[in-house]
Amino acid sequence: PLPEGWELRKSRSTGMSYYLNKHTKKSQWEKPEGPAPLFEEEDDAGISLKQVQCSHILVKHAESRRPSSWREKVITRTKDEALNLLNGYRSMIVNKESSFEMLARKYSDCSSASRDGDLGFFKRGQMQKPFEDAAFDLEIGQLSQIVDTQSGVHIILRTA
Ligand SMILES: N=C(N)NCCC[C@H](NC(=O)[C@@H]1CCC/C1=C/[C@H](COP(=O)(O)O)NC=O)C(N)=O
Repeated sequence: PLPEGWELRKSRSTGMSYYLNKHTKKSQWEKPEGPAPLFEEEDDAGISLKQVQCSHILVKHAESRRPSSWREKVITRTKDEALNLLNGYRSMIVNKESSFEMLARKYSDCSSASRDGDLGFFKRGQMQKPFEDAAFDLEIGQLSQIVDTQSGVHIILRTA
């Protein structure tokens, strides 16, 4: 049986098992050895040290803070066009017509495109707030709705 406070869960996208701490709602891939901690580790400022790993697909537009990317030297599409493109990608992923990774690699306006959209692990305080809030609300394997930041519009997949 699992140590006290842990729950076995299945990742929605990969079907892999992961473990949810029922007290802190924190999840992890590793099988827990001991009882689930009651509180999140925090830094001295009381900011949670919880980390998540996410991938994203970013579609930039003319109002982006840096309207340029590896794909296009000068990005001129409107925000509406960017939203239409991204909605299309999101539908293809949800309908399993295409994979998140393939679409990120091909279409994301972020340098992370070369890593299938992977941004690695990050804590609160690193990404722009709307992105951070959406990312930390996701369960492992879950795909976000469309998120709007100064960079452009994104969909986020939480992977760890
Ligand atoms: N810790 C990691 N892996 N890298 C540092 C990220 C810095 C952070 N970046 C963002 O918030 C945007 C939105 C989410 C991802 C992201 C990626 C941006 C998007 O492209 P840009 O608007 O910059 O041209 N490209 C890289 O930074 C920030 N505080 O500006």
